[in-house]
Amino acid sequence: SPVHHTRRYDAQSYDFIIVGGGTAGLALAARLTEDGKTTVLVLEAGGPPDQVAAYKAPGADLQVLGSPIDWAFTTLPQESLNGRQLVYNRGRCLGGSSAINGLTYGRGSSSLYNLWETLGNSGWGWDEVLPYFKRSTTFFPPREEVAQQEFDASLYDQGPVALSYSPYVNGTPGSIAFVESLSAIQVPTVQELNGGNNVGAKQEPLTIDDKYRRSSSYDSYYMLAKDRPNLRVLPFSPVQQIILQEDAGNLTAIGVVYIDHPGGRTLNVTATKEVIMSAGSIQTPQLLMLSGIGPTETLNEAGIKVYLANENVGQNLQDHTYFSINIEVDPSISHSSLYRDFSKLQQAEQEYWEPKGPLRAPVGLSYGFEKVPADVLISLNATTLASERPNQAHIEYYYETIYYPNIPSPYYLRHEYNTSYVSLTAGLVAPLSKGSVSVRSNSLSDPPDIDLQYYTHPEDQAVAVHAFKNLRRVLAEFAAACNCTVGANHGEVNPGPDKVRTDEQIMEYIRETAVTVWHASGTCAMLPREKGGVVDKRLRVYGVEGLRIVDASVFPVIPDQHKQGPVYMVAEKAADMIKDDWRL
Ligand SMILES: Cc1cc2nc3c(=O)[nH]c(=O)nc-3n(C[C@H](O)[C@H](O)[C@H](O)COP(=O)(O)OP(=O)(O)OC[C@H]3O[C@@H](n4cnc5c(N)ncnc54)[C@H](O)[C@@H]3O)c2cc1C
Repeated sequence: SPVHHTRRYDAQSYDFIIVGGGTAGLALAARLTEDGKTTVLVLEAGGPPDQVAAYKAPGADLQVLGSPIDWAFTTLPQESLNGRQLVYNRGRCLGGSSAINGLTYGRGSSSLYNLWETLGNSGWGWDEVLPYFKRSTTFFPPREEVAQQEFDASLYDQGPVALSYSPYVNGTPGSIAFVESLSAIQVPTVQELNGGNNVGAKQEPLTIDDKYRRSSSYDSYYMLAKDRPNLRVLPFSPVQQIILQEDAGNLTAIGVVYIDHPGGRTLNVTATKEVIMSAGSIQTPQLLMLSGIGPTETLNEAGIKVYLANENVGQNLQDHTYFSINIEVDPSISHSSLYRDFSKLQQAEQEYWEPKGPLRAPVGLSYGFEKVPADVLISLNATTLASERPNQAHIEYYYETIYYPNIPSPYYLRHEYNTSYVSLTAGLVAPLSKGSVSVRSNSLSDPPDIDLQYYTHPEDQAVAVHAFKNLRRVLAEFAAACNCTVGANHGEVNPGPDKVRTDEQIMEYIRETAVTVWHASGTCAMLPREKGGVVDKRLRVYGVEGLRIVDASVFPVIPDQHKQGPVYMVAEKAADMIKDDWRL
């Protein structure tokens, strides 16, 4: 594996230690070591992602879940989901969640970032973050076998992360029909979603290179930087805690404790400038708490010495959640057969890598973002709405080429082995419900408590019911446009056209079947401390010198888009701020 070719830099201390070699961690490490001088150590709990070969194949994205490169956490039982516990997947490898995600690339509404700015974060408005979105990405125009798709070349630069369109997407009549059918709910087809207007429908770009293979932060930023003598990346090296030094009332992060590989020894390593947490929205707050930074009561109960009380650590968990209706379709437009028998991948890999083969595309294909009419936002709490709702999308509709989610539920009665399905899906992308992440003991070996609290805010329920009704409108249009559904009632097999008609029934169906989009954000929010903050606008942890957070946990409000784009943007901007602060 390329990891083992990394040149050894055997210093006992480094300028910067980055905890977590995931999406943000590797991007930041690559930028900080560009000068050839600044020394950076990245400690990553997992190994290289290519220990699971299928991670490179976009169409195998769901197969990677539950493999050794996935933490596969389980949430606490969720009352708002009728007591269900969800599997909460997270990348456990170099590349982190960018190595196991659904590859969709988006940025979100300009108004969302302008809201970040108004919440106390000058420098984070759309005009200031757009250059960092550009700097992280290169767009490969679709090749000739791909139907022409519009994109605005000025929105992408020569950045490490590769973006393109999948040929399978463009060759799939179902995907095209889906985008067109969203006009039935007044979501118009648009040419570009990444320029600040995030309302409309199109086939979104994917993080794939010009050979249609996954471009994670491992494949992009890490591959650029791996041979630099001033970068050291240690896989299989979980960090246990941050070492904090107390001196005359001041607290400084001076290093970390980690378990080395393959020795299994507990070692200390020190940072002369900063420790930077990039362990993601679930594990960054977990590690802060294990190190004594967090809510006093939680730390006391877990038997952890309180170095710095901050009730906001682990709070403000915002996430996207979705639900689907399942449609029986002609096998030619579905991934069902591939997912039924994944051994086909080994038997006929060549066939699946054909230009139009299904392994070239993830199961989530095209997307539409709706800003819901004002009367749906029932204004239960005018103050919350005024401050938290920018002019942005509320619902994302997407099209999946399988029966999904495939979870035990009284509603999911029919999933026949030899039948082909697609799913029409709606997700909430501007949720008001908030959950939390916490620790249950003082040990890293106990997984964190993840409490999602989906749909607990009444307005999220109203938006969800509206979205479900729209899915059926879209289905009618879709069935007419693609001429691919099988059987009566536009092919709807779940929940079934005669069931789930009233608002109460719809909400119950959602409670039984909704799952996560894995977009956990905001658990160490960039906000003024008295407004729920853990880091300031330069991502420095309040009350501790030499400690920054650079990952999705700093988002003060979750973007109305998929999350890897905003994470790369944060990492790029953080790199500039850190270089600036240290005059590097
Ligand atoms: C299944 C799935 C599908 C998704 N689909 C999409 C999609 O289609 N499009 C999109 O834009 N976004 C998607 N996302 C979300 C997106 O990938 C994540 O939000 C983003 O990658 C998070 O980046 P991060 O840097 O905050 O954390 P991560 O990339 O998760 O990185 C955290 C890293 O820290 C490491 N770590 C954790 N604890 C420790 C420790 N104690 N010591 C050392 N290392 C540690 C982890 O192993 C990991 O490598 C998806 C996520 C998942 C899980």
